[in-house]
Amino acid sequence: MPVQLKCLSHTPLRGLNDPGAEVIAEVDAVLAKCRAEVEAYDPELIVVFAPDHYNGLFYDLMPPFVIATAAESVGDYQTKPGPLSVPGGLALELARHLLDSDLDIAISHRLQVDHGCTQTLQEMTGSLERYPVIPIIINSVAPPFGPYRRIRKLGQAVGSFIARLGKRVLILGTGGLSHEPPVPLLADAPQDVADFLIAGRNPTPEFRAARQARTIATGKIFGTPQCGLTPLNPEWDKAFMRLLIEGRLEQVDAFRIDEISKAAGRSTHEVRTWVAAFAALQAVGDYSAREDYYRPINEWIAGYGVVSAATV
Ligand SMILES: O=C(O)CCc1cccc(O)c1O
Ligand SMILES: [Fe+2]
Repeated sequence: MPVQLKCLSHTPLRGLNDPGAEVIAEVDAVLAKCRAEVEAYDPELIVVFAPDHYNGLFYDLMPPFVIATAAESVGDYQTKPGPLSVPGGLALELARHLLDSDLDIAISHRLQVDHGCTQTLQEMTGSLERYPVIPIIINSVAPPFGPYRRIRKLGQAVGSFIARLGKRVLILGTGGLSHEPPVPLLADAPQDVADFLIAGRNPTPEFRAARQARTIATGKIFGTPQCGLTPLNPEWDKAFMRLLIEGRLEQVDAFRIDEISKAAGRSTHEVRTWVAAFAALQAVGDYSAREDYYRPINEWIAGYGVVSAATV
């Protein structure tokens, strides 16, 4: 039973602060093709590795990894609100398998997920409930982060579980590539910002709108001298995609968190979801992979990439 994988950037600015029409058309076409491939594959299960952006997870209790037995979309930006179709019993079995594999994963029986999970799920399946899906959140936005070798181990353990299922499983990774949107840091934050980062769950609609307006405003100047955030880094992105496509996953063990933040932007660590996804696929079996698309898109604050793979 071949297992399939898709890893792609997400960006809530898609549709809110768009680049030119040709670029939109290119991305629409790539996503439509991926969506059709998923439809044809008809997965019996999706495992999605995703980050969170202070919508479901906060510093009052910030886990490195979480697996959800039930999840609900907060509906931030233009994503749909409401429940995901999480097979709770199977998710719990996977959690047990991970614990048995020496991985201390947190479990949520009621997880709130944001665009970091739902945008890609919607783009690849058309909805939040089309297929059974197990969300695994990897902390990629709220430092400190564990090393990349740990992410590879998590992925490998998820992959050994998937291999045993013998089902049509689609593995998704969502986020990256190089980018630095205006996400606040707890270190040196003023008290009101710190309060949000520590316990900002279920914000008022006004608070959420102000936050999203800030992201859109940054999108309008991102990549210009007016913007102090780390610019996109296409060279870093291309080297990273090549590493995954060529199956050189052990090389991520040498990744240095601070170096990546500096070279490619603080939110580049969302590629942790890609590392976990590819490590899971590789644990199922040898794979072949292809680059579907890459373009640095300042309007979206994203080194925007799409990669597909499947076991051979
Ligand atoms: O709202 C936020 O906290 C960040 C939004 C955001 C913007 C650009 C690229 C992303 O990957 C992303 O997540
Ligand atoms: Fe993100």
